[in-house]
Amino acid sequence: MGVLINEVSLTYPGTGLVIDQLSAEIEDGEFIAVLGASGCGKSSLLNMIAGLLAPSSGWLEVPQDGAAFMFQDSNLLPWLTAGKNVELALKLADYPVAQRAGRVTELLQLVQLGHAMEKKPHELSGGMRQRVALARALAQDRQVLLMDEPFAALDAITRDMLHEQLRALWAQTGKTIIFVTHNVREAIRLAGRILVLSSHPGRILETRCITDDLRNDPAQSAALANELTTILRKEQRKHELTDRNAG
Ligand SMILES: Nc1ncnc2c1ncn2[C@@H]1O[C@H](COP(=O)(O)OP(=O)(O)OP(=O)(O)O)[C@@H](O)[C@H]1O
Repeated sequence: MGVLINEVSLTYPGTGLVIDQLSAEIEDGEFIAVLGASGCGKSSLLNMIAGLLAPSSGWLEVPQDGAAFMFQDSNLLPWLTAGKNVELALKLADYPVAQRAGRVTELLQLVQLGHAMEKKPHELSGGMRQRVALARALAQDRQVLLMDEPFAALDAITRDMLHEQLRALWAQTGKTIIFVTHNVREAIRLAGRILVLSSHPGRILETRCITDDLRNDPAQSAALANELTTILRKEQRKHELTDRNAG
C-alpha cells in the first residue's frame, strides 16, 4: 500500500489556510518529489503524512507501520558513533538484540559508510552525516520514507553523489519515497513523478512523470527544469503582488 491523500486541508491559527483540499495517490514503491516555493506547505504536508500533524479536514491513508522521517539536519547524537546512532534506532524499533550489530553493519554499508562505523558525527563531513541519518531512517524499517530537503545544506558535488546513491538505494529497497525540495533539478534527478505545489494555499499545480530517458537526456531535463522554474517563479511573483496589495 502506498499513501493516499484525500482532499486534505490545513489551517494554522494565525497563519490561516496553508493547504487547500490537496489530493494525491502515491503508489507503493514510487519515488515522488514534492516541489514548491519556500513556505508553500511542503513540510506541513510531510508532517501530516508522518502523523505528526492532523489535517483540519480531509484524510490520509498511510501504511499501518507509519513512515520514517529524514530532515535537512542530520540530528545525530554527537556523543555516539555513527554505528551507535544507527543502533539506537534499531533499539527503539525493538530490533532483536542479537542481530543488531549485523544490521548496523548492513545499513552503514548500504549508504557506503561501512568504514565509518566508529566515527563520531564531528569527525564526519556533512554528506556523511546525512548518509548516517539515512541509515538511521532505514533502521526504522518502514516502507514509506519521508525526506524533508535532506541535501539542501550540502555542496553541489556531494549532493550529486548522494542523488546517485539514493536512486540506487531506492531501486535496491523498493521503498516508497516522498522527497520534499524547492530544487527543480534535484526533483528531476531523483523522482519518477513530481508534484508541483502552489503557495498560499498549497494545492497541486502540476504533476510531471519523469522517465529515465528524460532524466538521462541533458537537453530534455534542462528544458523541463526551465519550465518548472518558470512555473515556480510565476507562483512566487503572484504572492509578492498579493502581499504588496495586502500590505
Ligand atoms: N506551527 C505553525 N504555526 C503557524 N504557522 C505555521 C506553522 N508551521 C508552519 N507555518 C506556516 O505555514 C506555511 C507553510 O510552512 P511549511 O514549513 O509547511 O512550508 P515549506 O514549503 O516546507 O517551507 P520551506 O521550504 O521554507 O521549508 C508557512 O507560511 C509557515 O509560516
